[in-house]
Amino acid sequence: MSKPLFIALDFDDQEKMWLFLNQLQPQSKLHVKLGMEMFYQYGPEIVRDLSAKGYQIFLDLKLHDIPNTVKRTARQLAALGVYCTTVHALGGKEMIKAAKEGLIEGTPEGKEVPKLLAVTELTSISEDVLRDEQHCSLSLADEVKSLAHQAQTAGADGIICSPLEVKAMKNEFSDDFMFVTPGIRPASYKKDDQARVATPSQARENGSTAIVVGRPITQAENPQVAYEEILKDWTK
Ligand SMILES: O=c1ccn([C@@H]2O[C@H](COP(=O)(O)O)[C@@H](O)[C@H]2O)c(=O)[nH]1
Repeated sequence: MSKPLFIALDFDDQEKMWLFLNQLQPQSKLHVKLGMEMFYQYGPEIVRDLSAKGYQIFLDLKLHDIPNTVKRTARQLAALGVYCTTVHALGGKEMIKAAKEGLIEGTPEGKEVPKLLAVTELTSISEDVLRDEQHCSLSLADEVKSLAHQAQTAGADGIICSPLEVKAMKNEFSDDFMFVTPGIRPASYKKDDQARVATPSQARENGSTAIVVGRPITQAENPQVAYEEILKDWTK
């Protein structure tokens, strides 16, 4: 899969989500990210419905629990046939390893095992919050790098971080390790609750494997135009 742009489908009901999707005219298969807001409301059925319509799905549930619980949950998620899914890297290496095992065990024969991505530090976390609330003595860049190495050792296929951290650590990882980056904001767009943001072209230059974009597309006056502009800036 070459350099995907995942649109975050953060809607409060599925009518709004389908209305949004049906008005878009992508030139190729659309990549979408489904998060907790929709999954907790509609469950696996919404994943199956999107899948049946041909969307490539990133199921972003950010699992964070004891290894046994995460493994058993990952087994269930694998059966849904999504492209990738997430855990929190702060859950520890044993938990990440358990998630990977669960995904492998739960994937139906002949199907591809979903990619496992570990969320390092949420893109809404700033350097100040990391220090004052999480009481972490590392810089954000070093903390993200440390969590990325732990995730890789534990068997994750990639991480979630901000595009701002990718450049400094990319050469320490194998070429197929994925750096999936939310916190994407076109230059003229507000940050909202994101603390560490970059434009699509900055993400590309820094080496992101994929970007995740929500509000700058879903809340745009003309989502098709916003999608095309962001895609152009990401892939040019
Ligand atoms: O560190 C993270 C991890 C996940 N996200 C998710 O990405 C989208 C971003 O949406 P925007 O509207 O473009 O801000 C959203 O679904 C988050 O849950 C993240 O932002 N940061």
